[in-house]
Amino acid sequence: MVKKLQRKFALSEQGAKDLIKGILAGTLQNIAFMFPVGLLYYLVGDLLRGGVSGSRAWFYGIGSLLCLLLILGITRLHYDTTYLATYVESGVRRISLAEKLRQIPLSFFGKKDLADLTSTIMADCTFLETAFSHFIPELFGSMISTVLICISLFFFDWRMALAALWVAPVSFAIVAFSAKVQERLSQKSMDAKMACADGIQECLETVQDLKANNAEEYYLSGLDEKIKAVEKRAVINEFVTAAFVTSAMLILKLGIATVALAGSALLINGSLDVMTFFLFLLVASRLYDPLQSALQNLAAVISTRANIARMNEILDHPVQEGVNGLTNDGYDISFENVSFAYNTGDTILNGVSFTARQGEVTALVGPSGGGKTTVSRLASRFWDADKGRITVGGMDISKVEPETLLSLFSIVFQDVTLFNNTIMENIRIGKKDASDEEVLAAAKLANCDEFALKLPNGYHSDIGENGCELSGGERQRISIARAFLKNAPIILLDEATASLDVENETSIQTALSRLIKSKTVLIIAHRMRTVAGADKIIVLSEGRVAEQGSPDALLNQKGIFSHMVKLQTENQHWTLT
Ligand SMILES: Nc1ncnc2c1ncn2[C@@H]1O[C@H](COP(=O)(O)OP(=O)(O)OP(=O)(O)O)[C@@H](O)[C@H]1O
Repeated sequence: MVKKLQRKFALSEQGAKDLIKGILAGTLQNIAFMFPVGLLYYLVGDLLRGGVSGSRAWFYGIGSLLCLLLILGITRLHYDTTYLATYVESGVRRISLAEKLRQIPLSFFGKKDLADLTSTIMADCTFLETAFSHFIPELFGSMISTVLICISLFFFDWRMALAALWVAPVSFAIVAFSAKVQERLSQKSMDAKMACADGIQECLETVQDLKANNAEEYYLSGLDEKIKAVEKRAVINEFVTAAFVTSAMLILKLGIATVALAGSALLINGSLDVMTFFLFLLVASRLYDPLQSALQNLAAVISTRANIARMNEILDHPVQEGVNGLTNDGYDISFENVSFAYNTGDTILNGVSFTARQGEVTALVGPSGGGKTTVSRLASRFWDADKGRITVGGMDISKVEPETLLSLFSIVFQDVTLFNNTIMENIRIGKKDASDEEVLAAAKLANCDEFALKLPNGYHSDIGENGCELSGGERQRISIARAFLKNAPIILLDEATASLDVENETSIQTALSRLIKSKTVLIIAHRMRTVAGADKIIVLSEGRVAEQGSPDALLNQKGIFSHMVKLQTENQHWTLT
């Protein structure tokens, strides 16, 4: 039962147990509200028989007090088991999602867009928070209490119980039927919302290019369509929900009418006493209220399925597993007949084999799209190879837990990601427990002093969202400083010095040469000047190793590498006429 609920509602084990408690507390609360009705029934009976004696007055007084205490106690229990437990569960859900996302391979993020994931973590969690604190326990609690109360009514008079009860299965049938329709509608509504959120995010991210290409108006009209589609879906959803809920509620209300009609008829022909009739009228006036308010939130309850399905997709995704211990002997990186395709299915690497030795600089060069960045992603296990084997010091990296493996790597990416924080803290990402002195030393080696010291607060200056207040070269120098700070035995440099001017590049190359001593270095570069000092060149073309060897040997081969060198040397003499 707990396991089923966990799966059905994307809950933790404790969350599923708390949901059961919440439903039971809701049921008890609805039943507790029936006790005053019982007291009233006996009180009216006494009054009809001639009045309330002293001892009966005590009975009603103490009975009322007990009812009050019972209702207060159960309401408190209901509060704790639904509201408090739900918010605790919500925290657990968000943390487990974040934890899972940390372990999921990057291939998953290629399939999903960012707006979708953000919406799952933020909006879906918030929505489920409200659903589990308000709607779901209330709906199930109302259903169970209504059925229990109805069953007990049979002991008083089965005919009257039937008159009160018939509405319940009919309303539930409408609810069950509407669930299927509404599920489809809420999925469509969710798709429209995702497309719209995606469009807005894309618009904000590309506003500079849209302006530069005078494409704002064209783009915004497309976005307009997406916003209108969300509006249209919302209206259809509301309309269909209202149709079902109003029908179910109308039928529930009919219960009071049939109790009154059947009771009057039975009273007239003498087969029902006034007190039983009175009891049924009292109960009918109270019986349907909880169910009615729960039905009003029916759409929300039903649409939780779509949110839960999205959440389960993340929670069920296989993670990259591996051992935590490292068994490598040295830090040579070897690709052995490696093939790989991204989610799109096109073969990107095809039987790639080479070794990047420790203490050497291995440069990956080749035409754009040849697979250089992909090789570096596979070497650091951001993705897993489809075929073949990649080893570090003889250790198969597919058997090593990704975070443990990454402790061996310092990586400088082509696209630097910076955080909305100070320069100091952005560099400290390389080694979280580094002292200020260590950070400053790494920054100096990466030539960060040159721009950081000019800022009003030096290294303690904030750099804005993703370092928007810095130039491309400055951003890259921060990234290089991180690598200096981490000082790992394997260095991956993906176009590391591409955004630097010649003067800066030369000084960073000097610093890098200090960093990379006796390490395994894999450099991806387009500029032949950057790879001139490499020990070994791997030329990747169309996903295959086209050439490999020392720069001099490849120059003599007169193949792709020598052609690239020739082209770039010629380019240096270009002039604009
Ligand atoms: N995340 C991804 N999903 C699908 N295809 C991708 C992804 N990343 C890269 N590709 C494709 O893989 C191929 C190789 O890309 P890769 O970035 O490895 O080449 P590269 O040699 O580094 O190119 P460049 O020199 O232009 O940076 C390209 O065709 C690219 O479109």
